[in-house]
Amino acid sequence: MKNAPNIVLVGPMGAGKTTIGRLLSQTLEREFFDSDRVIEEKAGADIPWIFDKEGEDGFRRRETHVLQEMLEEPEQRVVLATGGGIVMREENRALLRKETMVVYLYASVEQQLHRTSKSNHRPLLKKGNPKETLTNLFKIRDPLYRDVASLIVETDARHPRAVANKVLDAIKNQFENSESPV
Ligand SMILES: Nc1ncnc2c1ncn2[C@@H]1O[C@H](COP(=O)(O)OP(=O)(O)OP(=O)(O)O)[C@@H](O)[C@H]1O
Ligand SMILES: O=C(O)C1=C[C@@H](O)[C@@H](O)[C@H](O)C1
Ligand SMILES: [Mg+2]
Repeated sequence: MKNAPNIVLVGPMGAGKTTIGRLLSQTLEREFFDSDRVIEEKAGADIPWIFDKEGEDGFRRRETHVLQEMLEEPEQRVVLATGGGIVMREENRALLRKETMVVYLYASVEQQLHRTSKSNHRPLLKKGNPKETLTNLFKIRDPLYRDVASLIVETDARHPRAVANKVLDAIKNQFENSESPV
């Protein structure tokens, strides 16, 4: 599976991108990055602070910059978990379509709500009714996730390890024939 390209996880808040990304990186022995964390490290501030001071637009500019850096000239192939809104910009979607295996981790709004209810570091869920917000975001974003995805994996009734195994099976099927013999 060494020949597999960069593996990028997309999907809504609470789909499990960070959780599954970590599991994949261990099995594939690749470095794992989470674009949200990379943005925070570069900014020296957390996401709520960036939203507060620079607005969502400022955050999106930072997000595009990080995605370009990670995918355009990677020193090595990586596993990258992205933020839920990565598909909102066409330039990001164009980057994701290039030589990247994009996995859409699908979760229903009910599951998104359940899994995001334990923490309050997501600025978009701090205002208004979280269920309405997640429903509205899902309507806009689900077609965009599908547009960039090479693989869609249902996560609702699956343990994280089982989700990771689905992704690994697909990578194996797609890329094992291009491996050089050991
Ligand atoms: N398949 C799963 N089954 C049950 N719980 C899960 C599953 N995947 C993730 N979780 C749990 O849901 C929560 C959110 O997961 P995680 O942070 O990985 O999501 P995310 O997609 O990275 O969200 P965000 O876009 O906000 O960064 C965590 O508590 C995690 O343990
Ligand atoms: O869905 C979104 O737009 C976001 C999801 C998070 O991962 C962060 O990227 C940020 O909170 C915005
Ligand atoms: Mg995450």
